[in-house]
Amino acid sequence: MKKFMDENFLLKTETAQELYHNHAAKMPIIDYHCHLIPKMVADDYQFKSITEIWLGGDHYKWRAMRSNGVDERYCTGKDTTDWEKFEKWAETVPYTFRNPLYHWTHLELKTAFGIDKILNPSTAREIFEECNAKLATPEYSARNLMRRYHVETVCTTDDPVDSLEYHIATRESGFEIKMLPAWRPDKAMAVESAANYRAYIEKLAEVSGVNISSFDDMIDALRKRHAFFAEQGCRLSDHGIEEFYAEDYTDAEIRAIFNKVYGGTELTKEEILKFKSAMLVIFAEMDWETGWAQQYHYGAIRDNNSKMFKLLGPDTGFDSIGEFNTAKSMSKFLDRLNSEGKLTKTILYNLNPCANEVVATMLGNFQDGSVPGKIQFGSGWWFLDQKDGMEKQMNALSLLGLLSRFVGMLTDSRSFLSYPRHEYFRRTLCNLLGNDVENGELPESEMPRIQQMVEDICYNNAKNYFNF
Ligand SMILES: O=C(O)[C@@H](O)[C@H](O)[C@H](O)C(=O)CO
Repeated sequence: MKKFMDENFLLKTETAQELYHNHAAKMPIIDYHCHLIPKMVADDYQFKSITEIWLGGDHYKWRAMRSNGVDERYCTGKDTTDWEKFEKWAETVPYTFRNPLYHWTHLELKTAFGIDKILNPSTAREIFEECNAKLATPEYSARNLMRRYHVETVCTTDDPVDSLEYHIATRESGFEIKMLPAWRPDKAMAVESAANYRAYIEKLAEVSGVNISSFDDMIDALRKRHAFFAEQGCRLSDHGIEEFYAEDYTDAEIRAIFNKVYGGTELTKEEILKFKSAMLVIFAEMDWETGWAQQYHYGAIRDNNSKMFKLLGPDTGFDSIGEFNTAKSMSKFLDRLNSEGKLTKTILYNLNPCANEVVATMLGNFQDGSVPGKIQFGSGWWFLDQKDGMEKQMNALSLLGLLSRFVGMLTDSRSFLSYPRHEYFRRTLCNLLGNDVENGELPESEMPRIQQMVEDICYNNAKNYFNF
C-alpha cells in the first residue's frame, strides 16, 4: 500500500520521479495570474491565524463546507471565531475525499508548516495551534511565504483605475520578488448596468485626469492608464468574459451606444454585445502596441445565487461552468486581429472542458512563427485546476498542439498558501511524461530533451514568453 502523499506523490514510475525531483521541483515559480491582495505584499503582512490565511477568501473551501451542511456563519460570517471556522473546515475535510481540496489541504500543511498529520476533527485543535504559532513568527510573513516557495514573479489582477500604489511601494522597498500588475479591464466594458457603468467611467475620468464626455475620451483615458500600467512593469492583460464577442459593428454605432449608456439609458442585448465586441478589439490592439500578452478566461457563469450575491458580492463561491458555442466568435475575433497584423501573444482558458479540443485546435490557426507557442492553451482553470482537469488539458494540447511550448501553471489564488498548486501541476506533468517513457511511447534515448521539456514547461517557457 503506497503511503499517502509521500515524496513520490502522483509519480507512478521511476522516470516520473526522476523528472520531478531532478528537474521540475527545482524550478522557480512564475505565478503569472493570481488574485493576491497587493497591500499584503507591500506591508509584508503577518497573518493572525490559519483561518485568516486559509479560509479568509477561499471560495473553494466555502463551497465544500456549504455542500457539507455547514452554516454560512462558519464560511463568511462575522460572528464566529477563527477556531469555530477552522473546526468546521476540519470537520469537512474528511468529506472531501477525491476532491482536490483534500490534496491541497495536506500539501499546504506539509510544505508550509511541515505538518504530516491528516486534518480531521481529532487533529483540528493541535494543527490549529501549531499553524498559528508558526504564523506568528517573521518566517511566516507574506513575503517570507513567497520566498519559501521559491517564487520569482507574481502578477496580480488589477483594474485600470487602480493606483498600483502597493506595487510601487513593494518595488521601491527592494523586495527581490517581482509583484507586477496585470490589466483587467472587465469593468470598462461592463455596460449591463447603465448606473454602474457611469459610476465606473467617472472614476476612470478622475484617475486618468481625462474629462470624459464621449467614447473617444473614454478610450483616451484607458490608453493613459494602459501606459501607466506599462510603466509599472505590466506585461499582460486578463479578461474574464462569458464568451467571445465578435459582433459586426461600426465606429458610429459604438459611439452612439456609449452615449446612450453613459447618459443613463439601459442597452439592448444586441447593443451590449456590439459594445463588448468593439472593446475587446480595442484592448487587444493596445496590448499588441505594447507587446503584452493577453489572457482570456471564458466560460464561467457568475453569481448564480442572487440571494447570496446581494449578501456577499462576487467571487464568493456561487459561480459555475457555462455552456457557450463560442468557437466561431473566438475564431472571428482572433482572425480580425491577425488580419490587421495586431494579434499579440494570447492565452486562451476555457472553463468548460468540452471546449478543450476547440481551444487546442484554435491555437494552430494563428501561430505565426514569431514566438514559440505564441497562442497558448491556458492551464486547467478554476474547477479544472486539479489532476483530472490538468491531465485533460495537457493531453489535448499534446495531441493537437505542442505541450513542449506550454507556459505552464498559475495559482489563480487569493491565498499565499496556494503555491503547492504548482507542485501539484508539476507532479502531474512529470507523471504523464514518465508514463510515456516507461510505456515505450517516448524514447528513453531522448531523456535529456524530455528533462529539458519539463524545466521549460515549469519555468523557462513562461520566463521567455512574458519577458518580465
Ligand atoms: O479570474 C477570474 O475571474 C477567476 O479566476 C475568479 O477570480 C475565481 O474566483 C477564481 O479565483 C478561480 O480560481
